[in-house]
Amino acid sequence: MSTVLAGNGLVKKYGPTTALAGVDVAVAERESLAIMGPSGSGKSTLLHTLAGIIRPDDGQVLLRGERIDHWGENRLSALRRKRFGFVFQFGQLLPELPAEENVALPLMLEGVPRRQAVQRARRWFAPLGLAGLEHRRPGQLSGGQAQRVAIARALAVEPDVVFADEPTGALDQATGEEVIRLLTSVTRDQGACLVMVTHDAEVAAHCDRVVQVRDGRIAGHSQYTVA
Ligand SMILES: Nc1ncnc2c1ncn2[C@@H]1O[C@H](COP(=O)(O)OP(=O)(O)OP(=O)(O)O)[C@@H](O)[C@H]1O
Repeated sequence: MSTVLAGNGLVKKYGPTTALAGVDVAVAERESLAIMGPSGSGKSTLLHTLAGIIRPDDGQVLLRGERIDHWGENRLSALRRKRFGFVFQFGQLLPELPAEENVALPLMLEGVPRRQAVQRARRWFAPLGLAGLEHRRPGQLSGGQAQRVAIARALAVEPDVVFADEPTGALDQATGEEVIRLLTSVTRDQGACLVMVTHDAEVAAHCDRVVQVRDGRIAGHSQYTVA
């Protein structure tokens, strides 16, 4: 399996706090990776560093073998828009737009004309169990439906990597289970890999691999390093 995204020797400090103390992690084609660990251990810092949102103080981030951590901000933000998808815990849908336009938005930002973008967006509704909800606004959706629209939006650009930070954190257990099942399967079917932070072991168990972060380091034995 070829490596899509790798972090090698990642270090990130905030003043006296070492959030990442030399992390090696990699995700392969179609693989899903869960990042777990106690509060403050560095999970979000790791996710954001891999996603090109936080710049590491040391170490490298490689996307398909190409180093991206030293790219300029404009180039990084274009990369995030085109090749990465993001699913967060809350509040990522625009309340005034129908679901299909929320999903179409990243495509429109890339210059796809509105009609075409909405047509492409609609393709994600059936696989995510959202058929018939295309015209609803976020306020007219349940929490689980809204989160599935957010997944559709993350996938709309057909990214290489989907990053998810506590994607089921605001959902009850049954709804969260359904959302994580769809997130992992639809992401894999699309050919993308998934990097997810979660504190919920049952959610993490849906991923191919789990790494434990402790004090800014990978603890445990399920990690591997790719040069
Ligand atoms: N912007 C920042 N400025 C200063 N310190 C920060 C900043 N962001 C994170 N930290 C610190 O870095 C460490 C790692 O934080 P991080 O948010 O990555 O942990 P986490 O494992 O995601 O925690 P949680 O599960 O509570 O979200 C913590 O000690 C945190 O206080």
